[in-house]
Amino acid sequence: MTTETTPIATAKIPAPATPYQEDIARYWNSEARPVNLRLGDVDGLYHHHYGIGAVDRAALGDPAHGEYETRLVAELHRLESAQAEFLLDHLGPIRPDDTLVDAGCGRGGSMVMAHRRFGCRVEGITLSTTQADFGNTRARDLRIEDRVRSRVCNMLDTPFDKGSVAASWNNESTMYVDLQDLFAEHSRFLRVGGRYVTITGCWNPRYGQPSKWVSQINAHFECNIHSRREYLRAMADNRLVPHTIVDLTPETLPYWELRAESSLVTGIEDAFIESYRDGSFQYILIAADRV
Ligand SMILES: C[S@@+](CC[C@H](N)C(=O)[O-])C[C@H]1O[C@@H](n2cnc3c(N)ncnc32)[C@H](O)[C@@H]1O
Ligand SMILES: CC(C)=CCC/C(C)=C/COP(=O)(O)OP(=O)(O)O
Ligand SMILES: [Mg+2]
Repeated sequence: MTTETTPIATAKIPAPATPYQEDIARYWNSEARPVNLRLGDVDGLYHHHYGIGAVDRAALGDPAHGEYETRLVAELHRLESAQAEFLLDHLGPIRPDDTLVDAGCGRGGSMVMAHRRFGCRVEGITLSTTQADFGNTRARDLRIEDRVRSRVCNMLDTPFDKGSVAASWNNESTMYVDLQDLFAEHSRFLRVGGRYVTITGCWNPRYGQPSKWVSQINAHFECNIHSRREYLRAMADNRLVPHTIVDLTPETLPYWELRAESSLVTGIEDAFIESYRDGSFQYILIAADRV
């Protein structure tokens, strides 16, 4: 039941700010990997992030069973949705009249989940017209288009008014931008006392420098993974004070080990598994207060 991406009349689409952003817009405009679409088809929540939590081997049953592959897809999707729920758990109290911002919103799965949980307005931004159209079509199908909206916009230069947003997040989208610029922008539109949350992969300063696995992940996705140290420094410089930091590395390994066994492999699984195991790469959540 993959949603048709009927273009919704968009007023004026701003040009990407740099040639790099043009490349990233092109990348996501043409992305249609089965590992993302087949998982999204399970319940209509389309994610571009990874999963956390233990694999339910009982739910998977016997690998020889004809339904095993379908169950495996559903299990990977369950773990990805659990990741988004965990992020939303850290936004703090949100009221129905609040506005949330999903910076780098992909196809909008997390936005729908946030609206369902809090009843609030959710504004998503992506460089990709295909993704924004997809998210808006899903919102219209769900009859929540007046509360959940995606648009094409640079997350470093958004239209949101100063102090107008109750909480914001980046779910696996910080590796495409300079962190000082990114946190300056979140800090501008967040209200004082608001909350910022990110789930991201970062290289571990304890390892020394980005490992060959981290370089492979960067090349695969055309991104630039930052170090854990860089996150904390850029937050401190931009009035974002960490409230909670969780190392999700042990929680995400089961997802990758299961995905590596599936027919939906994309070729990047070993780089994640090896770098999480050798300690050069970490999967973390940081929740910060805007002070
Ligand atoms: C890996 S996807 C994550 C999508 C979504 N957060 C999720 O969890 O499903 C990365 C997203 O970041 C967006 N992105 C990258 N650079 C951006 C920028 N400068 N401004 C806005 N969006 C950006 C891409 O368009 C894409 O939607
Ligand atoms: C943790 C890190 C470093 C993430 C990089 C950003 C990224 C591409 C996330 C997943 O997107 P996706 O769901 O489209 O990827 P895939 O097709 O591999 O599932
Ligand atoms: Mg994916």
